[in-house]
Amino acid sequence: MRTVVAAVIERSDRRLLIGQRRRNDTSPLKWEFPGGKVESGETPGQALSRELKEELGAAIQKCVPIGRVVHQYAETPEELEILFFAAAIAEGELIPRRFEKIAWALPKELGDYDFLAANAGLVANLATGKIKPGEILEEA
Ligand SMILES: Nc1nc2c([nH]c(=O)n2[C@@H]2O[C@H](COP(=O)(O)OP(=O)(O)OP(=O)(O)O)[C@@H](O)[C@H]2O)c(=O)[nH]1
Repeated sequence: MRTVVAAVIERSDRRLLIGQRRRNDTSPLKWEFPGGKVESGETPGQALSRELKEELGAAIQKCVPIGRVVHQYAETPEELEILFFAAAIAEGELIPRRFEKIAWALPKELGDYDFLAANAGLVANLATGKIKPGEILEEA
């Protein structure tokens, strides 16, 4: 099973950072949270920091686990374990290097985006306010 890490980043206006996969990626044009596969020798936290730097030029300051999903996509042989984190990043411009585009969406707007299938449960919990990443980070 391959482990993937992904970050839910909340801005001061409560909007969440989401990214759209490129048209030539697997699951083209689907929306996801920034992140990627954990490489050998890395902890999940290290992988999250590396991915956020690579994908957006963002520096993670803090992260707290908020969910875990095991999912198998029909088009890939590997089963995925996806670890979701609430994350805070240092202020600064984000440079989307690996996404078709990025967006800052209000939790209640998340249903308007075509997310990867494995994200359905988390997206529902964010949209209904059951999981509040900003509060979780503050309390941690
Ligand atoms: N970054 C990210 N990946 C996710 C999320 N949800 C989810 O199912 N995934 C899956 O986790 C994997 C992340 O891989 P990746 O981003 O490092 O690499 P990739 O697209 O090159 O991988 P792939 O081409 O093998 O699918 C993808 O298969 C993606 O579909 C999510 O919210 N964020």
